[in-house]
Amino acid sequence: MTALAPTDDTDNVLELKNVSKVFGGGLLRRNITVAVDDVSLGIPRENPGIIAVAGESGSGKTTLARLMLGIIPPTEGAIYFNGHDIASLGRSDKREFRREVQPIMQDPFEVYNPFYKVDHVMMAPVTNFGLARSKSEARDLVVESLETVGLRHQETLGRFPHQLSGGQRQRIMVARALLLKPRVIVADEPVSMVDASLRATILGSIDLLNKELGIAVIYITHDLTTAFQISDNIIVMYQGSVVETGRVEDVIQAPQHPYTQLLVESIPRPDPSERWGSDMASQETGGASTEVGCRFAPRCPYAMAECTEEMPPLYRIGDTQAALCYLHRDSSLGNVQSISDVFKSSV
Ligand SMILES: Nc1ncnc2c1ncn2[C@@H]1O[C@H](COP(=O)(O)OP(=O)(O)OP(=O)(O)O)[C@@H](O)[C@H]1O
Repeated sequence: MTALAPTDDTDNVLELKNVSKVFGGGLLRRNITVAVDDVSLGIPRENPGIIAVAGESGSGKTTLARLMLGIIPPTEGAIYFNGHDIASLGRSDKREFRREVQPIMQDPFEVYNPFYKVDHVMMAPVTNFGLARSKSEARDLVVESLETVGLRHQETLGRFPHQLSGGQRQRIMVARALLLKPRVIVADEPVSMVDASLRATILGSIDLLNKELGIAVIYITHDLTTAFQISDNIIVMYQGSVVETGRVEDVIQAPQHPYTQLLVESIPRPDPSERWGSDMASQETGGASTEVGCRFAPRCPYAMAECTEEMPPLYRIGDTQAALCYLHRDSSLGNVQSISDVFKSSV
């Protein structure tokens, strides 16, 4: 049993408790950005499903991803893997955590030396983590994981990154993550660099990791259409706050926060008679966010006096949805403490 075996007091593989990340400040406390504001979330070990994190540029999605991956520490709150606070892990446990929680990044090959062949990119984790006892066992492992994501080793091994298509490169990253058999994958905009025809294949590979192998997937995107396609639950962020959360069908088909409504309205529709919305960023109506109260208030068509005075709580709306908005103040269902309280089970 490893030191990171689950503790008795939790069913979550990854848990965030009141996590905030603040950038800037310094002695003069100027130019402070609250990139992630008080997020609590539990991802269950059993049937973890796929969780989408959506929001426009600057909403805090990548910061949340980096916190979950242990790349940056929270300013407040704590993050637990199998019940262990990742801030207090020793060197070898931290290494184990890094193996268990794997990233799939936007432009993966940017981080690799272009003179390394695919073989090197795939073999490095096998060697670093001692996953095979011989060279032939290592090669078998690599070939198997390439095939799992629909890549033929004859067409990928022996090549340089630039000799592959964007879609192939991205799938190599999925295969690489798969080699390590992680418990959690954090995929940050994994399909933003590829064209529509490849998007489905890559999302299919990610879906497979979740459904066949039980790996928890955090799918970070600015695109609600793909979020709807592959995720079970969704978190919508706006300027660091989680403004709406819940079962993806509920949140996208009946959005309850004015910001989510704006996002949903901006999804392009295949009906030529309907005016196409543009992307989310162009929907911005400007206006600085308030330092206290709801960050969306300056843009909100329903803003009331209290919206700029105090941040609303996450009001529960039904079993599988919650919104951070005073419009739902009369909800008799109360507030949710952890975002995942309104997640639907993925089974
Ligand atoms: N290292 C940093 N130092 C200072 N500010 C930062 C840093 N990283 C992020 N920020 C700020 O935190 C906020 C959230 O950034 P983040 O990258 O998490 O957003 P995002 O939703 O992932 O955006 P995008 O979709 O453009 O990647 C932004 O205002 C950003 O400028």
